[in-house]
Amino acid sequence: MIEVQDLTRRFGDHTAVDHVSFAVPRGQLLGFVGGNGAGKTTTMRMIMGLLQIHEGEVRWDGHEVTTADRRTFGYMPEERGLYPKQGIADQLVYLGRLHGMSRPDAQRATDEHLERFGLGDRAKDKLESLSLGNQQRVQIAAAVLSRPRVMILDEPFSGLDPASVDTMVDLLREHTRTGVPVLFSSHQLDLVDRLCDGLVVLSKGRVVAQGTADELRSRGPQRHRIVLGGDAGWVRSQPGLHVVDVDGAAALVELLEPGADRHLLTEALARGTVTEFARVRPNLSEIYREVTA
Ligand SMILES: Nc1ncnc2c1ncn2[C@@H]1O[C@H](COP(=O)(O)OP(=O)(O)OP(=O)(O)O)[C@@H](O)[C@H]1O
Repeated sequence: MIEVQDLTRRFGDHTAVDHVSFAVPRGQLLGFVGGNGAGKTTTMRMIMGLLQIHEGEVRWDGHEVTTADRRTFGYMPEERGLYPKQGIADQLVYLGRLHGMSRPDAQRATDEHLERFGLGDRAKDKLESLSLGNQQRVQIAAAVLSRPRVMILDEPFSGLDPASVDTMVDLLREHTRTGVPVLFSSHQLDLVDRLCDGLVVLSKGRVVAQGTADELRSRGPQRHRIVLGGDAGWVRSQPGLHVVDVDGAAALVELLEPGADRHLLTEALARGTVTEFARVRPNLSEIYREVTA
């Protein structure tokens, strides 16, 4: 498990990361979510030892992480690490060697990854000759090639089409199945919701929410949708509710008091037909807006 505890980093007077704590258990894919400037990249750089930590610490399997530990971590930096003007395979093999792989192993892993991403025939091409999405695939290959013990990926899915996202997720899942903890940052909430085992939401350098997507959703407003046989306008006068929207026969309400849902349903049935009455779970974007407001 990789843990950050009270991690803090200042730039001048500005505290970019402010006592941030969370853990990525073995085998979990954890989404790191937050708006521009929230502090995600700064946190990841501190985990990787690329930026000095001002307070707090990073722990790996119960001890403070060492430089030797970090050499076994795979990192995909925001600014991307590969050279546009160099051959793709050469760079991947070189990176594999830097991570301690033998040349034949690094070559084999490079061939496998390029083949898998449909880039087997581009091995000798320069990185810059690939489309942006394909360059992104090669960058991900660079981070996972040496089978790292931990993966820290800064916006790995940005610029990928949905099919490529699925390929990459399959690849990451192969690693989490062997126990590797994976932390990835993303602005794509729907994606985070679909893929990750847990998420940490950062706002202005602080953790404002963390847990599974379901846990976060259950903390959101309790909303119900009711659809009647006729106009739903009368719902506005019912106690214990906040009416979010009324549209003809349908209304979306937020429950402000326990039992308000039962009261609403009883009243609706007394007045006529009820064709739908269901709890509406907030989506992650709504939760996100709420916790970062
Ligand atoms: N080297 C630096 N010098 C000064 N300020 C910095 C430096 N690096 C980051 N910051 C500031 O720290 C804050 C957090 O930036 P960071 O890049 O970590 O955010 P982020 O969540 O990764 O944002 P984005 O989603 O836009 O990449 C920002 O206010 C940023 O301007």
